[in-house]
Amino acid sequence: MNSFLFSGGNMYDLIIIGGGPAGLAAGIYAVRFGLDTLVLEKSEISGQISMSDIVENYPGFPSISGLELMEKYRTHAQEVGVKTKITEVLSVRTEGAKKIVSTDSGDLEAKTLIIATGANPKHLGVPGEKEFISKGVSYCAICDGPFFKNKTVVVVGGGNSAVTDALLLSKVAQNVYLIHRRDRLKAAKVLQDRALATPNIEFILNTLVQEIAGSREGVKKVEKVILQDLNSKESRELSTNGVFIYVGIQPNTEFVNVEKNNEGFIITNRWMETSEKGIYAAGDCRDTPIWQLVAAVRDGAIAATAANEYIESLK
Ligand SMILES: Cc1cc2nc3c(=O)[nH]c(=O)nc-3n(C[C@H](O)[C@H](O)[C@H](O)COP(=O)(O)OP(=O)(O)OC[C@H]3O[C@@H](n4cnc5c(N)ncnc54)[C@H](O)[C@@H]3O)c2cc1C
Repeated sequence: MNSFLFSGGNMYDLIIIGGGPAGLAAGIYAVRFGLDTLVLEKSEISGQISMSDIVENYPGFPSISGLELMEKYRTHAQEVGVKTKITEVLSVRTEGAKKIVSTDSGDLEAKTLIIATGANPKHLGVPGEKEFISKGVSYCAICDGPFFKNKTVVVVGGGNSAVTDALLLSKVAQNVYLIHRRDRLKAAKVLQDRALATPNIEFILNTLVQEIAGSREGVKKVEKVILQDLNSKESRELSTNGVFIYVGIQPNTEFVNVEKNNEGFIITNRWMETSEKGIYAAGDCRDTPIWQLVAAVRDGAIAATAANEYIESLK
């Protein structure tokens, strides 16, 4: 288990909930401010980037696997003295000047909190999807689009994210198929018009993706999707190298009662302050325009700086 140096007992200066890039960046900054800091993580200190085979857009690392990058974050945090504990946070509340964090292994206290619990893309839930994640299945065109240069990709979904990323992919891939189960898209008209006017984007509407399939021998990779026409009920195969899925994204924020947007992302100001004094949010769990590593670590650094200022103001 990836837990290092947990002391327990006293009230911490800062508890960070979530041990991904945002949480660890916040931890590194906080310890350097001299704050007694604990990171709580429900599964493994690493965050979702560990699922990625290869990252090519993180400055300083032209090409690195997600696992290797997280190992570097983890070692760095450990070396500067960030404490961690593997436990799931169930709720948080304010009692006077204290923040109480209830976990599946008991209550902990801190002067201030940073929520860095990330968000997870919703899955289509079809056979082959999980098996081919990072082997052709992706939820992020900014991250993985360049791997599909001159190839064929399928984009699943009908909202703004699906159409925006279909447009992005159309600049790299040879063919982009935009597949949606309804007869019209939900995306803004301006985006739809742009996609319609793009010669290498083809719309396939009223259609379900039933399965993602590919080679399992040697190098595992996506080769096709099985589609069902919802009018005729007939199924057919479509050859593709990639499947980009945009059926929603779910932030891990249910346990905290602060102001959120309609989709549950935490609203902050530029200092990462939430609507509750002394509680900050950083990374993918907050209302942010991009879900990326560089954005998450930036947020973490700002949140730790603001948390330090808050603690100073209590003295
Ligand atoms: C397959 C894949 C490929 C990607 N590729 C790239 C890329 O190439 N470039 C790029 O910039 N970005 C990429 N991303 C996006 C990047 O991983 C995220 O933007 C980044 O991880 C966000 O960091 P975070 O710390 O905000 O959240 P996360 O990494 O999601 O970390 C949040 C952590 O909080 C923990 N947690 C959640 N709820 C609780 C709770 N109640 N109690 C305790 N712990 C909790 C989770 O277990 C998790 O470890 C990719 C993502 C995926 C899935």
